[in-house]
Amino acid sequence: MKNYTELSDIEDLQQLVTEALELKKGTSTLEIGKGKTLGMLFFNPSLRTRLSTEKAGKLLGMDVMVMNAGSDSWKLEFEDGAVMDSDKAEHIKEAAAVLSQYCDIIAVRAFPDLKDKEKDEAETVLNSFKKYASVPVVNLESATGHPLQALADAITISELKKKDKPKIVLSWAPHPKALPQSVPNSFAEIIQNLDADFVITNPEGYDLNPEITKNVPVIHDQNEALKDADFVYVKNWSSYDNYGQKLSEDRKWTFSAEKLKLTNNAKVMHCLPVRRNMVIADEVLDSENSVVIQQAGNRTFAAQAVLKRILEEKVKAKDLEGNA
Ligand SMILES: NCCC[C@H](NC(=O)CCC(=O)O)C(=O)O
Ligand SMILES: NC(=O)OP(=O)(O)O
Repeated sequence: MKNYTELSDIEDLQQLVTEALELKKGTSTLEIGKGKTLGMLFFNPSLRTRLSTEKAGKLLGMDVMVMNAGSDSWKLEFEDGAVMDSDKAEHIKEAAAVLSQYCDIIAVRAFPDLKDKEKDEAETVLNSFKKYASVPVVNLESATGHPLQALADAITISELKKKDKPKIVLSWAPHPKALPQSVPNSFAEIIQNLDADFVITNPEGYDLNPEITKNVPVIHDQNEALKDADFVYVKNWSSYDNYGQKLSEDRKWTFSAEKLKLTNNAKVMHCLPVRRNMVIADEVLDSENSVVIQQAGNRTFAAQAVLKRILEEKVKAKDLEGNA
């Protein structure tokens, strides 16, 4: 693995999940990251991604540096050829090249603006780091995807599933703000690579990008979709068609104990942070069915497995260089 910016960077999902579960047993990996530095840049807030990825780096023996790029460093210009007379003091060309001298892996969180679909889909921040950095780049949630979250989700399902082909439902839920499609996009993508009976349910106007959901059935009747579900992944997202808009705050979609009764005693998942009694009701989050804490715990092992792969790839490339 050279970079981990999208799920397609994983060549063998099953093997990576197995490896993450091995790492969860506490298998020592302190040697591989020794003398290597992970640099993490956050253009947006984070609790889990920041701390679980830092922990993962340290479990591999790495040094870890974190910066809130949105507030602590110079504002970055990403436009090629820009006359830099605005509030942006530094170009990504210098910033990425300089950081590449300090870090062996650069990880970046940069949410979408949700104003201009084309601009968000171009993944300017992440792709500029990829273009101008000379070290591997890891996605800590970008404009269109959250691949570290999706890997943790796949690990969690693999730990909890009781049948080879569980029914998994991705269900939209109301939220007071317009949120990215990154988490549901990556979840939809990774589940299509697992053996599952997968359906998505959301109100009209909230269908995700069809290039991502492909042939996954989209059911606009939530109660029908939830029938016999073994896992329900609850998440809000803003409209893709009416790009970035919040079209509804319909509380009938809040995942409640009543909704849970429609399922096959489903395990309930959410990436967190979750707005209680808006997205998921207290009675569900506080029940045995909720696996959100275990899911967040698995973020460490997802990140550890990914960083380990990248470090191994670097060792392999260096060996090849040495033999040439
Ligand atoms: N990384 C996990 C989720 C991050 C983001 N949620 C949020 O911004 C929630 C903020 C709030 O509830 O105010 C999202 O949905 O992509
Ligand atoms: N799930 C997740 O990415 O959480 P944070 O936004 O807190 O990192």
